[in-house]
Amino acid sequence: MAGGINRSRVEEMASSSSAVNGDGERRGVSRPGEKLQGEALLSIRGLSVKFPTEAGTVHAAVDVSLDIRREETLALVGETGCGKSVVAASVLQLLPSYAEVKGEIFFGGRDLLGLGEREMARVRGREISMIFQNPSLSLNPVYTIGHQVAESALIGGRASPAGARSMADSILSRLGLAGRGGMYPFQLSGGMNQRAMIAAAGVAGPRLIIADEPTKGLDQELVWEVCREIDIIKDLNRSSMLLITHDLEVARRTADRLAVMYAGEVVETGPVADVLERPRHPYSLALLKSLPGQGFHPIPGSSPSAVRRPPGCLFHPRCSWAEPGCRSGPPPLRSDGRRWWRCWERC
Ligand SMILES: Nc1ncnc2c1ncn2[C@@H]1O[C@H](COP(=O)(O)OP(=O)(O)OP(=O)(O)O)[C@@H](O)[C@H]1O
Ligand code: NI
Repeated sequence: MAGGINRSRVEEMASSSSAVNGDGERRGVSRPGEKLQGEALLSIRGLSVKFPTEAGTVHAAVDVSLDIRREETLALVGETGCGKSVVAASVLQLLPSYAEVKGEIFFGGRDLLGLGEREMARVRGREISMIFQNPSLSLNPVYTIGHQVAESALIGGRASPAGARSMADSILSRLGLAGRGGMYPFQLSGGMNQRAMIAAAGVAGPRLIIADEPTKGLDQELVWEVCREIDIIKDLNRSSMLLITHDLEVARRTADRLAVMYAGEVVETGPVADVLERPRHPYSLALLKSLPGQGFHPIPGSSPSAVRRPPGCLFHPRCSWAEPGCRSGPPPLRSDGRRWWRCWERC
């Protein structure tokens, strides 16, 4: 078994008997100009994902580099199709077999892209868990929620069946579902099922939680409820989180740092308040201005095709600061010490 799993507080609460493991993380290699404060739990370096299709090669992720430190939440934002889910699927090796993947994804010192399916199966659920958008797709209608959360604890591999049941009870009550473990999904409200799914993602003490659009399509009230619930399991386990969202307000309230993707590339990354208050990249600024609360100025034009990409800066056809030089080649990486962005001109 790979080392480095921290004993979770959920497990402590349920007084299971497993041993505390050591901690074998390596310091992430920082991007030029990017200062890493604290160690990275996850370091993605130069990730590129291509899909050969009949229409041509889809460039879904292009030279993506990101770090997530311990206990940190990184929000990944950007328009539909920009590559957010492909990055998440790369971390868990859930891409289809025909995907062409290059780069490195260091997690606790190991390059996940070098792991075989058996090793990866041990990472999924146990060290990295995933929260999806729709509980009805993640929960099985024929089992009680208590059973399903306990199953997730067993997949975690650090509990006996009795221990798993008590871990499930404890996390369900922490999420306001005390005494409901014996109920089936159809007996519970949508919000309660969402909580059961979040409990299942948190019960095995993951070091990293990946949440892909967990609040998409929910009423505003439920959005904040889900954010609070995710925070509860994150705090219980002292996990890090990769949060994929369209909702910049969810990112502002939940994340420590923000990465903005455009057409497969990360164009800006930095502390969430800095990026949202003083965006450096013209696309980050345009994205903010397109929000209803910020004047609702839609970004002119549309994202480039993932197959036929424009020369130079990918955003130049839609950028109000674009100059002829922006077509000349990929923009340089700029940094002010706290964050970095890719742009020819604007600072
Ligand atoms: N299996 C696949 N085969 C071919 N192309 C794919 C495949 N999966 C994703 N893509 C393409 O890769 C690009 C990135 O897709 P991805 O799902 O990561 O976007 P996203 O940012 O998560 O979008 P959304 O916000 O709509 O979920 C898109 O152009 C998409 O069409
Ligand atoms: Ni997606």
